[in-house]
Amino acid sequence: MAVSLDMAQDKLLKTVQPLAAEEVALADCWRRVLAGEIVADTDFPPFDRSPLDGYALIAADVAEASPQQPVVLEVVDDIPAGNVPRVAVRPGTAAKIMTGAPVPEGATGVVRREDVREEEGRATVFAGAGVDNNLCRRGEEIAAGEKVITAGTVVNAGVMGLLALLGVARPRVYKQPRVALLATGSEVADIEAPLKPGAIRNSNSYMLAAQVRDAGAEPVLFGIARDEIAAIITRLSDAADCDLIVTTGGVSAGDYDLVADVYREMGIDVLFDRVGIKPGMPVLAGLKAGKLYIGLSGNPAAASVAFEQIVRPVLLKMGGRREWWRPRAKALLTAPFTKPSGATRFVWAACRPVNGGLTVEPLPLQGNGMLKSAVTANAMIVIPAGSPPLAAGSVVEVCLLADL
Ligand SMILES: Nc1nc2c(c(=O)[nH]1)N[C@H]1C(S)=C(S)[C@@H](COP(=O)(O)OP(=O)(O)OC[C@H]3O[C@@H](n4cnc5c(N)ncnc54)[C@H](O)[C@@H]3O)O[C@H]1N2
Ligand code: MOO
Ligand SMILES: [Mg+2]
Repeated sequence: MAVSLDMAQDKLLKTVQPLAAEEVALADCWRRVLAGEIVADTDFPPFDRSPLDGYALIAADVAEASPQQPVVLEVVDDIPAGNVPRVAVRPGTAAKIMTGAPVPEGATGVVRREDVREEEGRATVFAGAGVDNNLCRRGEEIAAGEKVITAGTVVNAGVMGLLALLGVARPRVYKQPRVALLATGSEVADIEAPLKPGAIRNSNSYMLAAQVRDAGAEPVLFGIARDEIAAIITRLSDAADCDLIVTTGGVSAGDYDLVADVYREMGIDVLFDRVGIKPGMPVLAGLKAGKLYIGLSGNPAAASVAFEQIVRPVLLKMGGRREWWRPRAKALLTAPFTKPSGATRFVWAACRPVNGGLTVEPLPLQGNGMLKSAVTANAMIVIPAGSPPLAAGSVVEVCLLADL
């Protein structure tokens, strides 16, 4: 059954749910997805602290202090960061304090040490301290009990820091989908073997492994199966404990395109076998015992585009993300694009910010068996089915793949 891209995405997303959660050491959590809300168990900062190296004092004592009219205070304590104050500050006294140290009871301000001269237990203060201006208050950023990070958040550097600050040493994150990658094709050769006549190196498995990782999942390479039903079934059976099974090749009309026969023999129910996109039209999606099998085209560009548009959202959902779609934007075409298409066409492109807007250049060499343009592409132009030839300067929709 042939389906539109929307329908294909919808059908697949309906069949999957986020995987279970697991606890993972924080250092290994970068780019993982939080499975639960993070609630602060303490205030942050955990105590009133000094933002300066200087003297904690009563701001009113030094309100009039200036280089001409300094105020002299008795120094009653010395508080390095990590220590706790031993005495309270009272009128006429100050405590030497370092950045990050707890502010003593009674103090209402800190004067930086550049504005103070200390001699024999006495501090001569040459400047005032705005009340509270130079104290960091307990809980001013985070209050105990506050919901700080929502479930579904992807752990970036900021989240890593915040979790560490809150003492969440082993956050609960969604398990990463394990994705079996099997290349099919009697002509497909291992990349380490000498290339025989008629053979083609297995680029698909490596390309897709990177796309799998980029979707927050873990690729498991199952090598290459010849175009023989039994050989493919054997490899797919080995892959049965993976969360999603992706094959490439053997899904079109050829005598040796056998993946549909494999699905039949294995009792995998076909959801659809073609999607209205170019490249990437042949996609054999099937379901058996709740597990998705996806047969992508053997043509590298076709496999890559179909993966981006159809498989990636599924992996993001399984990995616990709440957002599955690449950002889209409008951009000005810098060169004409005239290739007609009866299906939605995706064109690898270079998108650039220019004068507050975006321009997009279709990259050369975009055959369905080609890959070179994917090296520099940071976007794909999305050309609707039946579009007329597009002149340079036309406004087109782009799907952004990377930072611009
Ligand atoms: N009569 C028809 N022929 C074809 C049709 C069609 O509708 N009718 N569709 C064409 C389209 S569109 C595509 S896309 C391809 C899909 O081909 P398959 O999925 O059956 O893939 P294969 O035939 O096995 O291989 C196609 C091509 O890709 C190369 N290949 C295969 N695996 C790899 C790999 N792991 N790494 C690199 N390259 C690989 C293979 O050598 C072939 O050149 O079918 C059209 N034909
Ligand atoms: O649709 Mo094929 O998938 O042209 O490359
Ligand atoms: Mg074929």
